Amino acid sequence: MVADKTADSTQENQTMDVLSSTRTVVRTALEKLGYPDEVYELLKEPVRMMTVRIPVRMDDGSIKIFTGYRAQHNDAVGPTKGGVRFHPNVTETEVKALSIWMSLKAGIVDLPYGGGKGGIVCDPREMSFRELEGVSRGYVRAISQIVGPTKDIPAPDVFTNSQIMAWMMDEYSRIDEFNNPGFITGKPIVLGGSHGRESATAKGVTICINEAAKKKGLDMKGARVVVQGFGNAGSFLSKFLHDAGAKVVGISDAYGALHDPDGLDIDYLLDRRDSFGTVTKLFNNTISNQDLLELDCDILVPAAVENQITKENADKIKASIVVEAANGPTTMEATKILSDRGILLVPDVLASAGGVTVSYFEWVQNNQGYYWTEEEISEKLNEIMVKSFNSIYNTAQTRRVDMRLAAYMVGVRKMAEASRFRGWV
Ligand SMILES: NC(=O)C1=CN([C@@H]2O[C@H](COP(=O)(O)OP(=O)(O)OC[C@H]3O[C@@H](n4cnc5c(N)ncnc54)[C@H](O)[C@@H]3O)[C@@H](O)[C@H]2O)C=CC1
Ligand SMILES: O=C(O)CCC(=O)C(=O)O
Repeated sequence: MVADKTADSTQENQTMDVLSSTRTVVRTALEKLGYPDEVYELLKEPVRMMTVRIPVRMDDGSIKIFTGYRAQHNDAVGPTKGGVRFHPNVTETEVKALSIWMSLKAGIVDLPYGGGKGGIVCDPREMSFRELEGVSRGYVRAISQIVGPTKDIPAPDVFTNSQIMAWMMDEYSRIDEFNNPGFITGKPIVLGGSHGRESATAKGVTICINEAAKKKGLDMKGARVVVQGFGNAGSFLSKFLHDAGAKVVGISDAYGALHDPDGLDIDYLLDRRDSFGTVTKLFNNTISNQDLLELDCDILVPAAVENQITKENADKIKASIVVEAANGPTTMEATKILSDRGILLVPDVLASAGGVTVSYFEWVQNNQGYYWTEEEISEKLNEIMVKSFNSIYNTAQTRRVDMRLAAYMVGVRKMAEASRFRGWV
C-alpha cells in the first residue's frame, strides 16, 4: 500500500514537472515575441477541463468506476483537437500539458485548430474487448456536451486505436441522432478514416529525421537508429527507416529493449508484436529501456512516454540527432544539456505533428464527403512537415535559441494572435 502511494506521488511529481516546464517555455516564447503577461496568463492553463467518472460493468459482473479527463487548451483559432490516451498513469496534470502541446503542434503545422487532449485511467492490456468498448462508449457519453466536429475532435494516442475510435464515433452518432464521422479521427477507412492516418505520425517523424540528417551531413543509408517504443509511432517508424536503408540497432517496449549492433530484423519483430506494441517478452536477451537510450547510435527516437531523457542520462546519450516522436520525452534540464552538447534535438511539437496533420485531412475529407488517395495525403503531409521543420530550424538559428524554444515561438503565435483579435487579451 505504502509502495503504491510512493509510486503515485512520483508519477504526479513527474507530470507536474512536465506541466510547469511547458509553462516556462511558453512564457519565454511569448516574452521573446513581445506579448504582454496576460497572454501567458490565458495560455498557461486549458480554457476548459472536464473530469468524468465512467461506470462500466466488468466481465465478472462487478461495476468498476473509471476516471477520465478532457482538456481543451485554447479554442481561439478553431475547434480543439487531440488524442485520447488509455493508460494506468494518466493524470489531470499530464492531460493539461498534452493539450498545450496540441495547441503548439496545430500552430506549427498551421491547422485551423486549438489543442485538446483526453485520457482515461485504465490498463487496456488487462481488459477484455467488451470492457474496452464499455469504457470507450461511457467516456463519449460523459463528455458529449463539450465535444463534436465543430467543438473538439478526439483521435488516437497511447493504447487507443481505430477500433476504439469506431466505438466512440458510433456512440456520438447515436447521441447526436446523426451519422457523424467528423466527430473523431483515426477511424477505420470504411467508417470515413483517411488513407495514411495510421502511419502518419511515423511518416512525419521520418521526414523530420531526413531533414535533420541533411543539416548534420549524415547519410541515412546505414545510419544507426535506436527507437524507444514499438507501438503505432515506433513500429511504423522502424519499418520506414529500415526500408530506407538505415540500420535499426535498438527497439523497446514497456517491458524491455532489444539491441543488435548489426541491425534488428524489423519485419520479423513487426510480425510478432501484439496490438499494444509489445514484442520483447518473446526474448531472453533483453536490455533495459534506460540502457537502450544510451546505446551507440547516430539517431535516437524516443517514441513511448514522457520523462525518458533527464539530467541523469542526457550526458550519456551518444546520438548526434534526437527526434522526439513521443510527447514530452525530454525534460527541460536535459534539453539544455543536449543542446549545449551540440546534439540536434527535434522537439515533440514539431516531430510528432504528422499525426494531427493527417487527422486534419481526415476531418476535411469527412466534411467535404470526398476522399483523397494515399499519394495525395503523403504529398500534402511531406510539404507541410518539410516547411515546418525548416521554419523552426531557421528560427533557432536566427534567434539563437534551442529548437524547442524555436518551435514554441512558431507554435504559440497563431493562438496568441487569434486570442488578441477576439478581444480576449
Ligand atoms: N499515435 C499517434 O498518432 C501519436 C502518438 N504520439 C505520441 O507517441 C508516443 C507513442 O504513442 P503510440 O505509438 O501511439 O502509442 P502505442 O500505444 O501504440 O505504443 C506505445 C509503445 O510504448 C511502449 N511503452 C509504454 N510505456 C512504456 C515505458 N514506460 N517505457 C518504454 N516503453 C513504453 C509500449 O509498450 C508500446 O510499444 C506517445 O507519447 C504519444 O503521445 C504523438 C503524436 C501522435
Ligand atoms: O490526431 C490527432 O488529432 C491528435 C494526435 C495526438 O494526440 C498528438 O499529436 O499527440
